[in-house]
Amino acid sequence: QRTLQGIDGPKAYPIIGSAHLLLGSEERSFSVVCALYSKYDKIFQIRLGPKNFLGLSDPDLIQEVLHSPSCQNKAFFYRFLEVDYGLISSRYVDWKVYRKMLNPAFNQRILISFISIFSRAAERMVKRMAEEEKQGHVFDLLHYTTQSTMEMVCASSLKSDIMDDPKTMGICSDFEKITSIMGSRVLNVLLHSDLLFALTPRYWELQKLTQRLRDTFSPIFLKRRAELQQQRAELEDETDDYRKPMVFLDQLLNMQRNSAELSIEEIECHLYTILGAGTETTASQVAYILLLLAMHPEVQERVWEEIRFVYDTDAQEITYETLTRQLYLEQVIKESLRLFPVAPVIGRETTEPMSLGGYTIPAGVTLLINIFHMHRRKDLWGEGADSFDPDRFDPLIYKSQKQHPCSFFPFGGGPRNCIGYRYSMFAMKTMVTQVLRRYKLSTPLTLDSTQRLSFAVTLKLSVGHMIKIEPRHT
Ligand code: HEM
Repeated sequence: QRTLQGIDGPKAYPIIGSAHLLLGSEERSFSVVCALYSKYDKIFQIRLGPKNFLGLSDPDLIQEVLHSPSCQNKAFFYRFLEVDYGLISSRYVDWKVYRKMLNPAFNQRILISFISIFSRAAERMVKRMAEEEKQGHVFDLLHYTTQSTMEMVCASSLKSDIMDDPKTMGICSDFEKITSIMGSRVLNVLLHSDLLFALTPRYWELQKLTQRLRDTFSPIFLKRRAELQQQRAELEDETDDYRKPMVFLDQLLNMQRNSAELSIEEIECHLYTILGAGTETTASQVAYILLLLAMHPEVQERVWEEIRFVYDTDAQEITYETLTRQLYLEQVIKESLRLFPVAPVIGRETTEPMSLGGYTIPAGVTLLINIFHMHRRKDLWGEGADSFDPDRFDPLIYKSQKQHPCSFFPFGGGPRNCIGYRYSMFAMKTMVTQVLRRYKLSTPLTLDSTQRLSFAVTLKLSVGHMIKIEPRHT
């Protein structure tokens, strides 16, 4: 067995290691990181300040890491998200308890009950876009998809009629700023130190925003807890209507651990995690999907034909049954997730020494997995890896090619995969369907012009998701 010292990597200098490579814009840092994954076969080592990182670019090694009990703790930078007890960043021992408790909150029946919320929020988004249609100019979609997924996730997490409360919805947009500040710490080695970060204006901005969020949401939690307690005291049976959304807050308030209710702090942590993990990811992914459709009119036409086939009229309600019949749209979404996985880099930390690819890796090493890089590798996806071809995901073709599980894993893998995977698939299908029912999309951008990407927790497109819409006449 070889040791860590034997693993190749870029030259490291005293104190800074290779941190100089990541100086400059976030865009530049992301392209440097991706170039390292292309340069080194299977595994490489990089030291940034005092921290040692291992980059993995081999599908078998990644598969091993995602499933090994020796590395189920998250990398140190997840702590920047400041939700220590939420699923995303909690320690493996705590996570096991939380995930078991929360899995039922994402079961099929509950997700189906959310479809009416998704549909309503998407319809509101389409109406807001009408202004852009009138102007007839090119605009950035992300602004619209972000507000819409905020509405969806807030309505399915807190209370289903929250969209009618402009004050609460206003505060939801603070979330965008919060995640952007947290994300900016990841690639900036200097800001890894809590002490240095606390000296920056961003830290104070973050404190202000999180306090405002708490001040708005805490009364909702407390009020709802009192209501549920009262209902239980009155032994009032909830109507068992499967169409009634069962919001996450109610489920968390009803959960028991060792026969005790969860504390308000724990509930807050779980809800903020769901809000944080669910909004920006889904919003950016839908923006990428719609942009790709705008770039590829023939694919857009096929999605539109499928909509016409599945829905008898323009006004027909979107339901679980209609969404599951939109199979080509599902291929389009998967291909968009392949080219632009919005959670492009994930990290784990070894909790005990482990053997990996013929090396002995000590405890406490950060392992970096670059999903974006794996999704674009030519040896896994062929010479056309960078092109948009939803037919790759035609179930017959995909199955026959026997793709490695780690050649396509936009929702992560192993036990700590994305709990919101099916939630987001329903939400994304609903949003794309509502937009295409009403508008035809075009864009001045081409796939070549989308190479300038960066990473601040989610994958950012420097040129923006610029599209133009015109009404679709049926
Ligand atoms: C396109 C949309 C989405 C993508 C691409 C995505 C991607 C991911 C990925 C890659 C992970 C694994 C992170 C890691 O290994 O460190 C993850 C975890 C997670 N995601 Fe998502 N996600 C999406 C939407 C959502 C939604 C809508 C929700 C909630 C409503 C959600 C909640 C979570 C949570 C709670 C975790 C942590 C799971 C755990 O550790 O048990 N995600 N997501």
